[in-house]
Amino acid sequence: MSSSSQAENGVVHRHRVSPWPALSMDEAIASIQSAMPEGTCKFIPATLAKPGHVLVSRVAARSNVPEYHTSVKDGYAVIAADPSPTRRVVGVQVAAPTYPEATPLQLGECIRVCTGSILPPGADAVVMVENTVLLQHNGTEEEVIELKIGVEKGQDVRPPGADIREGETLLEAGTVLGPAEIGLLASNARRDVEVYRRPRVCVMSTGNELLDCTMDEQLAPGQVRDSNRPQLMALFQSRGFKPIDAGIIPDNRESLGEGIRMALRYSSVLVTTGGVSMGEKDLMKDVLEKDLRFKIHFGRVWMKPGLPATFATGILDDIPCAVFALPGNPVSSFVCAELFAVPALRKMAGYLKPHHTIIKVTLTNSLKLDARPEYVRAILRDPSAVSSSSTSDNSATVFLPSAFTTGHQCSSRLLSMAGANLLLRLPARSVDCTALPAGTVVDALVVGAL
Ligand SMILES: Nc1nc2c(c(=O)[nH]1)N[C@H]1C(S)=C(S)[C@@H](COP(=O)(O)OP(=O)(O)OC[C@H]3O[C@@H](n4cnc5c(N)ncnc54)[C@H](O)[C@@H]3O)O[C@H]1N2
Ligand code: MOO
Repeated sequence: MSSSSQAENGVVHRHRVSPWPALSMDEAIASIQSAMPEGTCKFIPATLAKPGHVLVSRVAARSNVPEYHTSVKDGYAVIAADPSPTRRVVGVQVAAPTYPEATPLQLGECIRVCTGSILPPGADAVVMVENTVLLQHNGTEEEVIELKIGVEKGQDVRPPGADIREGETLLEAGTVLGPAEIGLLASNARRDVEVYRRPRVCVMSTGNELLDCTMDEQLAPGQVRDSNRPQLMALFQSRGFKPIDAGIIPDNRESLGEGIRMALRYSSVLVTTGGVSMGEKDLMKDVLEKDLRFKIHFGRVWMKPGLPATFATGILDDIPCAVFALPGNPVSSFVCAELFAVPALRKMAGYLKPHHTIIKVTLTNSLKLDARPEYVRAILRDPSAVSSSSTSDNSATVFLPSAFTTGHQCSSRLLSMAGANLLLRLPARSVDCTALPAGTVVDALVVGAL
């Protein structure tokens, strides 16, 4: 795809119809997934593995867990077949393996053990302390106990490999590490582990009208506080990526070209906002295509919000780079970053399933459909709140959570994003269907904690 220059010879020469065909969402996502630069990998000490790291290859257990027959309870190690109801306490075996050198346990004897103690030789069962009576002691040490219950061989004993067998798969390639997986690595004496690097992503706002949000001053007429940059930095941070602030760049070709080049030195992925539509200062597509010689894979997507969303790739300093040039409207930039950039970064980070979880929800109010498929912000206020709706099979009724939309869905109204944990995926309007009534079941992408 290519376009002729939009604003290089004065506003009279600008396009009056966008030269960019609007791709479907599916086409846009497929084009991103095939054109994104590959993720890179590294070995890290297992102790430095963080939630969100993805394993490059399968991790197998290096040893059995537990390695020995181990007590599951605090009590006494005994011989199960021993018919005697009383036992002489002939020693103690705490967690450290002090006993194995000793002579094997004999009939009529027991050894005091703790949870996790290695079973002494000869013992094959454990009786927990609650199931015994102390019959004799010397003032400090227990001497004879009585068992209140019968004993079965193997009772309250974990044999070697009961939890994990040597060689067994602990974690598959592509596993996204979380607390449990990090615990598993630690429990299995992993010194290092190969993971995908979590990608860095530069975030840049563009626009002459923008004022850095840290400036306390009054806005001059026409000025706008830059909310896109902090919002997208926070989005990427919250998704486990490393955002880098690439600042605010004014709307002129030289500054944009230089700003993009500079940002891409810090990261091979850049997300910009603003300057991608039909205005005379909307230079981003031109700068990417003509000045930086990037390939624009799409310059519009048939979706709402986010119609002018743009995706380009190119090579700078021999490094493959990708630019998501997103619309300036605050909601559009947020929704597009979530739908396009987050899955792309997840793929670079090694995720086998980079896309959002999709659930079925019922609408709590009727919604008018737009000419474009729309991503409506909504809140699953209380996952236990259910409404019934019938499936195509009338004999079955399913109960689904209800979605509450966040008010007016204008793409400049950031309040429509606040608190939203769902993006409802509404179809485009058709002749037969111009609105969805309350109670309709729709697909929703999960974008926040439920
Ligand atoms: N003639 C047409 N006009 C527009 C079309 C169209 O197809 N034809 N598309 C509309 C749609 S849809 C969108 S979305 C916007 C996107 O335009 P741009 O990406 O060029 O964005 P800007 O014009 O730079 O800004 C739009 C709006 O957002 C405010 N903004 C920009 N950056 C920030 C920021 N960092 N923080 C807060 N607010 C920001 C900016 O001030 C504008 O109000 O185009 C429509 N127009
Ligand atoms: O697509 Mo724009 O994001 O409708 O406002």
